[in-house]
Amino acid sequence: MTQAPVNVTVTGAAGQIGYALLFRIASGQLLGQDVPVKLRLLEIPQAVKAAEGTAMELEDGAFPLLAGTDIFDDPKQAFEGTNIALLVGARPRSKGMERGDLLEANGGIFKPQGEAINAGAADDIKVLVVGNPANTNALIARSHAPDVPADRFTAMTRLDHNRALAQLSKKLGVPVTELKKLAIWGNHSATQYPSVQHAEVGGKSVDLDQAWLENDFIPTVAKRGAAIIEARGLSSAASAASAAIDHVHTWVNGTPAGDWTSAAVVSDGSYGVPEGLISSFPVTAENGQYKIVQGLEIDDFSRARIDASVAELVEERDTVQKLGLI
Ligand SMILES: NC(=O)c1ccc[n+]([C@@H]2O[C@H](COP(=O)([O-])OP(=O)(O)OC[C@H]3O[C@@H](n4cnc5c(N)ncnc54)[C@H](O)[C@@H]3O)[C@@H](O)[C@H]2O)c1
Ligand SMILES: O=C(O)C[C@H](O)C(=O)O
Repeated sequence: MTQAPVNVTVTGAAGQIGYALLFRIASGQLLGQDVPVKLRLLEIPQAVKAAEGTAMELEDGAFPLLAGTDIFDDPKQAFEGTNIALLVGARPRSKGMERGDLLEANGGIFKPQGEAINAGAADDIKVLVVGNPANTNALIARSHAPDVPADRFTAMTRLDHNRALAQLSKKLGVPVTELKKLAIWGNHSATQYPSVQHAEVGGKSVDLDQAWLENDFIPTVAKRGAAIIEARGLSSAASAASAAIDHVHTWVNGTPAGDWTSAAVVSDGSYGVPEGLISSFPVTAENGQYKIVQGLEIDDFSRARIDASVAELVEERDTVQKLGLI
């Protein structure tokens, strides 16, 4: 190992996504087989002991690329000098909690984390927010990190993108590698719009039955998170960790020529999405930067679906604004 280790901070490290994510990072799947990593785990004080157990298991993995694991319960320390921040820990919705309560509780987590990133992260910091409501949590964190360029804050819709790929692959009986140019637009919620308007199969455009799209494909992808909770009794974890690995790996290494992926990034006003909202778009990655794919024609059906999901993001933004969180 000649290269200095890349510092990767993972919040919510003792949770179920953390457990599925950390070993894949340590094995080199996040950044590559030639990149050593140093893990910095952030947990709440009550969960530090469990994080220590995970750190013991990481040690027992004898991963050649793992240069060390440190555990913190203070965001300022956890984000000091960090290059990649995976914000997974969040406050889940509990019984009787309204949406506003959830946003407020998460504000208490993502505001100090944004401030800590602003104060101490490395200049090349890249942030992925996984903890729900991911788009608006990312908005909160970003608004408390004014010195960090806006394009470093992203939220995860790669899981939705992967779910869309899997559903279309099953429907058409082709491997996922044959599918290109699917896109998730809007919020990581049931209002999201998984679009096949520009999709290609084996290099050709696809003609899919509109009824199947509206009654099957879109609701299956958009409500998959709820279906996993119903089946497992817990929310998706391994697939979410896998998507987080994909999101960062693509961000750092780029998208293949002739294809794109989906990520929630800070809007520059493209496609009528209000500037500053963190919304999912089709994106390419090049030279360590995600860029919104420009110039796509948007048909009326897609327009209405995108607008509906973006309206929900606007509502969430207005709520956190009223609460003084941004
Ligand atoms: N964007 C997506 O596609 C997607 C997919 C699946 C799950 N999620 C979300 O990811 C989040 C984590 O899921 P999980 O299954 O790992 O949950 P979990 O409850 O198993 O773990 C969450 C962990 O976060 C920790 N935590 C809470 N507050 C914290 C803070 N202030 N700092 C550091 N750690 C803190 C908790 O102690 C816990 O260990 C949830 O919000 C879930 O809804 C998002
Ligand atoms: O935790 C959830 O509500 C669901 C999760 O965001 C998912 O998409 O699986």
